[in-house]
Amino acid sequence: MSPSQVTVFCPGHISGYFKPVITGDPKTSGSCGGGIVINSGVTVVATRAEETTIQVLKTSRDTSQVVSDNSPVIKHLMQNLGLTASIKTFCTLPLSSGYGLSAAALLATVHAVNQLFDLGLSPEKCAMQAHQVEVAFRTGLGDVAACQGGGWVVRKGPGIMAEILRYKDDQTIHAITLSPLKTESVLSSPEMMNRITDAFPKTDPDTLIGFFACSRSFAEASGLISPDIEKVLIDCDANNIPVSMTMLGNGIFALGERAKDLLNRYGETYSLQISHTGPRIMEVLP
Ligand SMILES: Nc1ncnc2c1ncn2[C@@H]1O[C@H](COP(=O)(O)OP(=O)(O)OP(=O)(O)O)[C@@H](O)[C@H]1O
Ligand SMILES: CC(C)(CO)[C@@H](O)C(=O)[O-]
Repeated sequence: MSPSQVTVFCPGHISGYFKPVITGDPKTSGSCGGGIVINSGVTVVATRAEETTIQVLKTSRDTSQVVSDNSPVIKHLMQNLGLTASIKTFCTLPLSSGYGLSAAALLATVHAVNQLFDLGLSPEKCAMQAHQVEVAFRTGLGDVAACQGGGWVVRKGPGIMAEILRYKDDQTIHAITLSPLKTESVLSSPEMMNRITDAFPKTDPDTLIGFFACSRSFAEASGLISPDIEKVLIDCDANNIPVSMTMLGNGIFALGERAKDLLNRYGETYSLQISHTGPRIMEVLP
């Protein structure tokens, strides 16, 4: 019997450095770069319905509040797939803050409706559907590719079929957000894209500390660091805490337990683990 409701979780992604690769075709466009797939992301509950309805919910202290009753990217995805369903997305991290939540919401939705309607799409086909919409709407470039699996990652090429190196690590990452930053506003500026491309590191990291160093050099050269971010970076430097700016959000991510108390002085701090997996089916109701 076909299910009536499917729940899927997809991890989010903090991008540390990236280089846009735009080919004119969303399938082959995307970015190279490095980032961390995190254990907090988006849970999607997809239920059979005659019409598509979307609710974006933010959860804090066990209660969820609707923050929007639309998500243009999910609406577009459902149209591309030719399906209707009720889609509810739940997240605890803040939106528009460089946690790759649009990608997580898209990827979780495709996996949920794939199961709900027994579409038989492979994980790669699911990722391709999500990636195409994400890139076309400029809500992200490399996040869907990263979120297909776990680890801190180095994406060697653009798109979801490119080689992706995934490294396990159990150290805690701490992150704060100072204010929202719409990904699309940066990705749609040719001037910013040129500067970002020039800032891309010459070599790939193979340790987590190396990844933080690449991310930090990139952030400095990209011109994206605001004075309020700079202040926190300098404070972390003074305490020998590896740190950089969340791409693309007006936030900071730092490595290790000592970062927590320091970041707490600047805002609400999220303690994150490096995810071991990509999207996971959590519940299927008959
Ligand atoms: N949790 C979510 N559920 C459904 N749609 C979302 C969610 N997060 C983002 N979106 C969609 O993505 C669009 C772009 O959002 P935004 O650029 O703020 O994405 P983001 O992924 O939160 O940011 P970032 O990529 O910097 O983490 C939003 O207008 C919304 O349509
Ligand atoms: C463009 C981006 C920084 C937005 O989060 C990310 O998608 C990436 O690394 O390509």
